[in-house]
Amino acid sequence: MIKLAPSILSADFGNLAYEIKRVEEAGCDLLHIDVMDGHFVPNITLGPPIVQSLKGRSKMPFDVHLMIEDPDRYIEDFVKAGAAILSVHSEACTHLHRTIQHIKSCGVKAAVALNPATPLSSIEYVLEDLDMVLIMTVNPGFGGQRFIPSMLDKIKQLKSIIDERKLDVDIQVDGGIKPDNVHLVTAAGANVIVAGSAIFNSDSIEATVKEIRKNAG
Ligand SMILES: O=C(CO)[C@H](O)[C@H](O)COP(=O)(O)O
Ligand SMILES: [Fe+2]
Repeated sequence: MIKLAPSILSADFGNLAYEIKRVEEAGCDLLHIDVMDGHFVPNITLGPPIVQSLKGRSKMPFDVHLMIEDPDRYIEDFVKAGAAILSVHSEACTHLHRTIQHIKSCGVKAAVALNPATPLSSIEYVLEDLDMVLIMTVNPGFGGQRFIPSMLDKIKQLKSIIDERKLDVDIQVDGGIKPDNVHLVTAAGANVIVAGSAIFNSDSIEATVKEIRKNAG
C-alpha cells in the first residue's frame, strides 16, 4: 500500500489550516511537515508552536521531518505538539542509536533521513529499530527542486536489505516527486511518497493526488 504525504513546504503558510483541509479531502494519508533551522539546511521554516496549532485540525498523522542540528533537544516538544512520526537526519545526530531510542521512548514512530550523499551503511546498524527510512531525493532545504535519479539505486538497495532481514520498515522518498516520476520510486521499493510543489502548486489538488496514486501503481 502506497501512502501519500503532501509536504506543506509549498503550501500557503498564511492559510495552513485551509491547505491541510484541501489535501485531507483529496485523500492524502500523512501530513509531511518540514522543520528547518537555518543551520543544518540554509532555510528556516517553522517550530513546535505552529505544529501544535495545527493539531486537531486534521485526521492525518503528522510526519515531522526535522532538518535541524542536534534534534534531541526538540524531540519532546514536537511530540507534545502532535508529531506521530519523527524523522531525524543521520548527519545531524552524534549518537544516532541513542536519538532513535529517545524518539521511541516518547511513544511515536522513529525514522532516519539520509541526504543524497550519505550512504546506507550509516543506518544499517539501526535498521531493526526503525519504523521508516527517508531517502532524500534532493538535497534538503527547499521545495521545488529536481529529483536526483541516482537515488533510485539507493532505494533498491535499501529495499533488498529490508526484505533480506524480513523487517517491517517503510521507505519514504522526499524531493522532486511528481506524477511523471513516481512510478520509478515505487518500482524501486518506496512506499511512502512525499510531494510538495507537485501537489500544492497544481491547478487541481484532487486531480494531482489521483494521478500520483494511479501512476504509483
Ligand atoms: O524535505 C523537503 C525539502 O528539504 C521537502 O519535503 C521536499 O522538498 C518536498 O518538496 P518538493 O516535492 O517540492 O520537492
Ligand atoms: Fe521533507
